[in-house]
Amino acid sequence: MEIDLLIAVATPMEIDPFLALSKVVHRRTMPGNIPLITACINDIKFQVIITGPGMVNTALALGCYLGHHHPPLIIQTGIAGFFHGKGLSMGGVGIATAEINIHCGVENPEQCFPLLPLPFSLTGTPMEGSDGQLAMHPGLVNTARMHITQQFLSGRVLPGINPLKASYPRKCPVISGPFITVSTITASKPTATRLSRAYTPVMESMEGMAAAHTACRYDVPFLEIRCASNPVGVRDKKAWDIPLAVEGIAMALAALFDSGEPFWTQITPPDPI
Ligand SMILES: O=C(O)c1cccc(C(=O)CC[C@H]2O[C@@H](n3cnc4c(=O)[nH]cnc43)[C@H](O)[C@@H]2O)c1
Repeated sequence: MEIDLLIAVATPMEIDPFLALSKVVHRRTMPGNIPLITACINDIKFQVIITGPGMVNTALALGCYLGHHHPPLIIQTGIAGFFHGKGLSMGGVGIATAEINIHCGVENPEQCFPLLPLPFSLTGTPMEGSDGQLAMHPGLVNTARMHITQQFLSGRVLPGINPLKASYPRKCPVISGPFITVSTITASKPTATRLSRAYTPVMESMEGMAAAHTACRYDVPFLEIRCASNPVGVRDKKAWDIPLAVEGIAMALAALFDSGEPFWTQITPPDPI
């Protein structure tokens, strides 16, 4: 079956509310014990790959998949920590304009972050800057943000199966900006402040850069769209709201596919430099 896009997510609970809005047609497990779900919402046909958490699991799962398939788009989604002062709040939607692996580089004896750049390219693609950051396609990012924002502002009833007839959240922020990827979740105010100064990120996750890196090696258009489950900083589980964030992921994806048209097929890829 030809699909319109692949959705990559670390754990099932992050995508279950969106699958509840969709029609699931098939579930199987790929070699490596990687779940793959085939589903549709409106006229959009998609697959969901459950990669497992972290960069290694993500690159492994997407590498296995992309060895056999070439989807028109990959969306990496899930919950994430948000940085204060960038317009996001709990439950808000972030879209990555750049992907940064904060652990990859050469130690700077003067300061922890940012690391000094490596003297070679890791991806060998024009998306990668001299600082190792991967730039996302601005046309894709802006169109996705516009689609989600417009649907949210409309406050209309969500599409799909939606037995509760839930509506889009009118006041939910949708913000684009750089995303950082970490192997160690930030759990102190000084580290959050240092990261914020070094990269001006809007969100922190554990998978984004690995998914973006793999997508760009296979020349597949890529978007990372996440929903804020917690502020980045002191680890206070009382300040986390995972159910709010996974509902937000479902609403953002439903808003993106509401028109029934895969808008990403209309956007030309950037010219190689
Ligand atoms: O400690 C717990 O009880 C607990 C329960 C559920 C989830 C967690 C996580 O640590 C989730 C990590 C997971 O979600 C993404 N994520 C969410 N917030 C952040 C963050 O502030 N910094 C980095 N990653 C975050 C991440 O992509 C992982 O997949 C703990």
